[in-house]
This record gives sequence, structure tokens and C-alpha cells, in this order.
Amino acid sequence: MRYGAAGSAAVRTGGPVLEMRRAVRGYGTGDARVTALDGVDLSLDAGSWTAVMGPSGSGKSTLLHCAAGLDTLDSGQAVLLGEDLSGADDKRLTRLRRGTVGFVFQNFNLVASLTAEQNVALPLRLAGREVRREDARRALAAVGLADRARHRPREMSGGQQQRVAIARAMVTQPKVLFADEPTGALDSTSARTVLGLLRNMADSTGQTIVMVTHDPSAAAAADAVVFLADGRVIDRMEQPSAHRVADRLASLEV
Ligand SMILES: Nc1ncnc2c1ncn2[C@@H]1O[C@H](COP(=O)(O)OP(=O)(O)OP(=O)(O)O)[C@@H](O)[C@H]1O
Repeated sequence: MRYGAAGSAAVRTGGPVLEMRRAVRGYGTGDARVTALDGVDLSLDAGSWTAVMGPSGSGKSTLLHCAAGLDTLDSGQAVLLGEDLSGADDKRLTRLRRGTVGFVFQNFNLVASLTAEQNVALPLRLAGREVRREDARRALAAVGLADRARHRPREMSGGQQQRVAIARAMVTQPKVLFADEPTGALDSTSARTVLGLLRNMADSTGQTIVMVTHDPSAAAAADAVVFLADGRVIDRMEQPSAHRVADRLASLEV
């Protein structure tokens, strides 16, 4: 794994940020029962950026949601920042999510009626933290959108909206960022910009990133790739290249 800054190495000594043990999650009952996660074991270090890949329906989004405390396991354990999510009540999970976890989604999930600056400030507001305009402005500047602070989502391109979403995820300085197909709706230039911002988050502040993607070049920007098939982790690749990732993926999809 690559660790770009002394800070990352320092947090890394704190041990795993996320651990899943024999994680099982199914949906539906009887004949309609689907086992989305079928005994997942996973351990991710602080400051690492991990891509999660696998065929459609292999359990990637379910893994992300269960790891982030947005969904709960049927059995097994998900321990995020030392907190066993299976034992946590809703109030505690909400506090954990608002304080230490950030999210970026394929469809950006910005609030249409709010400006870029107000969208970025939203997590601070929800967490009951002091909302200072300069914090939101600084986060927007960090993603190259200082001049778009007063624009609403519909007045921005997809790439710009995703950069606002990243600024929104950065503003609370989350220890872990969960990204579900963050480049899925973007052209290749915007995708590269977004991946560069994520790289910077992992390297300069030691934030841990877990990213679901279908795109081998996006996965190649990460430190490691975890491959899922039928709800199980079946492989892990360090320092991935787009080529090797595409080959491995093709072997899973036949
Ligand atoms: N809320 C739900 N209710 C019923 N089945 C679900 C639910 N969520 C996921 N599933 C099923 O669980 C399995 C894993 O879904 P998941 O969305 O985690 O896969 P994925 O790898 O993210 O797929 P994709 O790449 O197509 O987004 C699939 O068979 C899916 O149909």
C-alpha cells in the first residue's frame, strides 16, 4: 500500500479502521431469499484507500451500507472505528455517521434547493456543529469550486456537483469516507479530477476510503482492490493496475 504522508503512517499504527467478521446479510424470505453477504471477512487500515469490485449483484453496495452503519448484518460483526455496529442503537449509529463518516454517491445526492455552499455546510448543521461560512468556502476551494459557492446543483455540471459532494464529505473531516460509484456518472476528465481529490484525502490527512466501483481505471487509483463474488471476498489485489483489475474482473464475470 502507498502511504503518502507522515500523518497517514501515524494513524495507521492505530490498527484497522474497519473490520468485518463472518458478515452475513440476506434479504427476503423463503424462495425469494437472497444472501447478499455470505460470510465476509475484511480488515482495512487507517489511511488506506480500498476499491470494492465484483459482478452485478455480488454484494458491493450491501457491504458498503453494512460497513457504514446504514444497514445491519443478520450475523457476524462490523466494527467501525472500534465501534461494533451490530450492538449500536439508532441514536448511536446516527451520531457515529454524523461525526466520523462521510458519504459520496454516484448521483451526488445534493439538495436541489440549496446553494453549493449551503450543501457543503449541511453536515455541520445536522451534527449541531458551529457553521462557519469560511469552513464551507475552504472545502469548496479545495475542490476547485470557490467561484461556484452560490450556484445551485442544476446550475453545475455532473463533475462539479460531484466535487461539491466531496467538499461536503470533507467538511466534517470524516475518518472514513464511503463512496458508492463516485465516478459512475462522470466523463473521464471529471472522473480523474474526483479520483485525484480522493487520493489527496487518503494521502494528506490519512482518511480511510472505501469505494465501490465498476471501473477498473477508478479502482487502479486505490491502494488495493477487494473482489466480491456471490457475497464473498474472493480476492485482494495490492497496488492495482487497470489492466490487471480488468482481467481479474473478466474472469469473475464469465
Ligand atoms: N433491499 C433489498 N431487498 C432485496 N434484495 C436486495 C436488497 N438489496 C440488495 N438486494 C439483493 O442482494 C444482492 C446484492 O445486492 P448489491 O446491491 O449489494 O449488489 P452490487 O454488487 O452492489 O450490485 P450492482 O453492481 O448491480 O449495484 C442482489 O441480488 C440484490 O438483488
